[in-house]
Amino acid sequence: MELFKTKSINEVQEILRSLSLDISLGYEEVALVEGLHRILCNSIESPRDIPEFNRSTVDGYAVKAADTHGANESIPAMLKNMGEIEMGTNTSIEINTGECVYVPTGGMMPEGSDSVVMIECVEEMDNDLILVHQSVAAGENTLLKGEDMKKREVIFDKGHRLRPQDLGLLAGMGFKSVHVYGKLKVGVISTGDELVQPGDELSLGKVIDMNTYSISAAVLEDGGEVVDTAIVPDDIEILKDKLRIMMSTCHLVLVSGGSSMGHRDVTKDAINSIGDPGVVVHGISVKPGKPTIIGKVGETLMIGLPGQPVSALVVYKILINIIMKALGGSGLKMSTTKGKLAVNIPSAPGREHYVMVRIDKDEAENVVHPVHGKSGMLSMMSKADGFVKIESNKEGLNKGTDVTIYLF
Ligand SMILES: Nc1nc2c(c(=O)[nH]1)N[C@H]1C(S)=C(S)[C@@H](COP(=O)(O)OP(=O)(O)OC[C@H]3O[C@@H](n4cnc5c(N)ncnc54)[C@H](O)[C@@H]3O)O[C@H]1N2
Ligand code: MOO
Repeated sequence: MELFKTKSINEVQEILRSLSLDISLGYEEVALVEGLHRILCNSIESPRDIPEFNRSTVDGYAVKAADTHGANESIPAMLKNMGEIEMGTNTSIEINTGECVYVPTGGMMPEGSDSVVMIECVEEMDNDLILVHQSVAAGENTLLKGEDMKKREVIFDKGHRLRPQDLGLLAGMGFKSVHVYGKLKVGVISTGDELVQPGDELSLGKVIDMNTYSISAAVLEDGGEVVDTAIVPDDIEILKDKLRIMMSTCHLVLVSGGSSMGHRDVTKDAINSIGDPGVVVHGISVKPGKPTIIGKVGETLMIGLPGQPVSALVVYKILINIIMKALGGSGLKMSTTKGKLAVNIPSAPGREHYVMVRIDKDEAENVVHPVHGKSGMLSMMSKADGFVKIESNKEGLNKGTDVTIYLF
């Protein structure tokens, strides 16, 4: 009897790292917005101070803070108005003790000033005099030269995955393009005699393909490119042909279904028969997802995801992070949040267990409820906000435990 020789996640990490050594994503230069979700292939330092000049963060009067000390509603400080700073222009105005200058939000602070009093805290008199009704501290209501970014400061390390805020910051530094790794090119195959496409005639016994859609969308979300998709019957020859075709254009082929031990589960044999090294792992110690296959043919990684739609997507999320790290990125960290378990969650030791959860917001904290269901019920993931990991040596988690929720 053939049994899965399951590998732990740590072992899988090592194996994927060594399998990925000779896989190169290449490099390319892309326009800034095209850089969204892409991975930097070099570190980036700021070519300039940001901001490049001291700026006001409010509409008001630039002053010397010391001139306002002790000022209040009943005893205002009296300052001489020396004029107005125009937005977007360099100013030559300089203030001395007892003087102030009007400055708009974002405008350049005049030489000699160190803070700004908000317009609503002053009274503008007719004769160029300003009564200041509130004291300010040095630096108050200002953004000083280099306070956001210092010239030559390393802002992003090689391997960083670019987010909208990063692209805005790069634009602010004057960059029009970025150098990134090439996209991970992925082929997505769903196997099963029972599968039909959405919209096709559905006779009893047939099932509509979900995995092509959930997995392809996840690849796009992670910044990869879905080069090809296919539904393939449980036929080893047809699957081998499709794998060979995808090998020529893809760094990674994800095959869902046919990963188990059934008579028509042919993914492992198909991968093994088209080239070396073939399948290296069959079975990982996770729940759901035990029958996962990891292999490689030529320079293409081949992953056999379990067919159950929840298992396929959970295993994808776990493995893609490891694969991206192995290929030079910093990994695709899932967003997390903290919460307290509302009930006990049992678990069988021996496998890392991913439990779908929903978060209820209490006044004080996140209250975390498991979403019950089976790995063939994808609605379980749609109803969930994320999953909680239970380590393989634990028999479960007790009600009240503080947990990390991996959001999706
Ligand atoms: N004797 C054993 N049987 C099974 C074991 C085992 O250890 N011993 N493991 C079970 C576990 S756990 C899983 S997970 C599944 C994995 O099965 P396969 O990867 O071989 O997948 P299939 O048998 O092809 O399909 C399973 C299930 O999922 C549905 N499916 C498949 N592809 C899709 C798709 N693209 N869209 C929607 N639904 C899909 C399929 O119709 C089946 O219902 O094996 C257990 N069995
Ligand atoms: O492990 Mo299967 O992937 O539970 O349903």
